[in-house]
Amino acid sequence: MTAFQEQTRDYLKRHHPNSDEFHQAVREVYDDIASLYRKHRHYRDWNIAERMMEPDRIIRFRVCWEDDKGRVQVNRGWRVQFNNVLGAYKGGIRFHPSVNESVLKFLGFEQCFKNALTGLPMGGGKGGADFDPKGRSEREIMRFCQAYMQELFHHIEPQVDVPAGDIHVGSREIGYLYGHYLKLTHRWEGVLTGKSPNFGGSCGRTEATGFGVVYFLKDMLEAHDHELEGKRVMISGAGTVALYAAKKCIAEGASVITLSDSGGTLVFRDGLTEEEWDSLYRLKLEDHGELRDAEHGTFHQSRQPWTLVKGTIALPCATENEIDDKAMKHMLENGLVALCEGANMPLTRDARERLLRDNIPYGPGKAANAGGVAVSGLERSQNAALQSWSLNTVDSLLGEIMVDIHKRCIENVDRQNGVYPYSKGANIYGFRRLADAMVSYGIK
Ligand SMILES: NC(=O)C1=CN([C@@H]2O[C@H](COP(=O)(O)OP(=O)(O)OC[C@H]3O[C@@H](n4cnc5c(N)ncnc54)[C@H](O)[C@@H]3O)[C@@H](O)[C@H]2O)C=CC1
Ligand SMILES: O=C(O)CCC(=O)C(=O)O
Repeated sequence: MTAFQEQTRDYLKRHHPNSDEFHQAVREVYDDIASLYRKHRHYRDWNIAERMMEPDRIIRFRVCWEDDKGRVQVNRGWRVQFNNVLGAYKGGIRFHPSVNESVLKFLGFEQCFKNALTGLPMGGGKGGADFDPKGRSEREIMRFCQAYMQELFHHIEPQVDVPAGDIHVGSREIGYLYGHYLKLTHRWEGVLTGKSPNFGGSCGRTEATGFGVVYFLKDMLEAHDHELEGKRVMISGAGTVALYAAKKCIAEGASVITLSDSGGTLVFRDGLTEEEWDSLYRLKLEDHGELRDAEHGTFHQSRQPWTLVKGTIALPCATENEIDDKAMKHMLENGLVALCEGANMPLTRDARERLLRDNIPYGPGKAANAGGVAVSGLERSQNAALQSWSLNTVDSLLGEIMVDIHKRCIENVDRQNGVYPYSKGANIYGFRRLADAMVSYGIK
């Protein structure tokens, strides 16, 4: 272990105890930028390493709301405003019982690098609550969103912090959150993204993350003399990101052989069809149902895609650390050709190291899933200019942004054993942009 790695670990242990996910995300980046840091004395002189690990601020608040039985419920809400040197804080809101400060710090930290890679002026942040929407009625979810916004609205503004959705915060929840913001402030403005295009949202935002993953995947495959057409693709998750990644894979002539949710995995031996996709869209995104109730495919309770089927492309699109070393070993033995992350940090540290050792093209989330936040950036531009762009315009801009992100990931790194180290390239690119801005600003 180098002195820099030791210092990083020591700082994290002292200043961020009980934050495993955050340590994992920071160490992954800092391992990759260690030699860059050593070479650039001004980064050391300005103590960029420690400053970049520290969120600008963490806002934590009580969220009280009334359930359908008239009982008062209490949850914890947060907004982590991580770093705004490249623009207003930007990043989603997650509602899930597993949400805590470590998870939000890791997501906020990742978001800073991801947003830097888009080339748009956006800083990084993330928020959420430990609220479990499972089993809650629509009205309970509405009341929770209103209670969450009741506190959040003090901290957000179009040029300060612009949240969006993440797990269990889709267009329905953004509608409730935005509606309450309007009620509290009387200001119709671009303070949230992921809104319905009916009231200021961007066409194509819902599709953007999943579509962007596939645009990135196609470029990555092409750079390694592979193509997507005809490949068998394993996808985890069945939310916004997973479903739109699946839709684009089908359009590109690949076979999507799995989708999953927290209950298990749905397998399509001959590939998911467009009609089956439509019915899953209704089940998961409109009715907020469970895959076990799907009309098509074979459901395998409590199983993950990775050890259940044999595919050559993996697109984890559910949640962090969903692929462990054992699952990764299994996929590699089964002839994995490429992996792109729709989810944020879906590989455990061991699984990631094994994948990198095996020289398989690997698109890290901060690059591959950046299409969502990029279109959020386009939504902000539309709101600021009081314009609405067409789906074609937005989709072609998304395509261009993903091509640029792919280029940025490989411009500072050489192929190793024939494969581009995208993850290292993404970390170096993001670190440089953030660090150079921090140096320019002096001590802030
Ligand atoms: N929505 C967006 O624009 C972006 C989302 N992401 C990431 O993509 C991932 C998915 O997010 P969304 O699709 O927006 O959320 P979503 O709420 O629409 O869907 C999440 C899906 O993952 C499944 N899931 C959750 N925990 C699971 C588990 N332990 N095992 C298996 N499945 C599980 C859920 O059942 C659901 O189907 C998250 O990691 C999120 O941070 C990344 C970039 C942008
Ligand atoms: O659209 C956004 O602002 C944030 C999307 C997000 O949360 C993410 O990229 O992980």
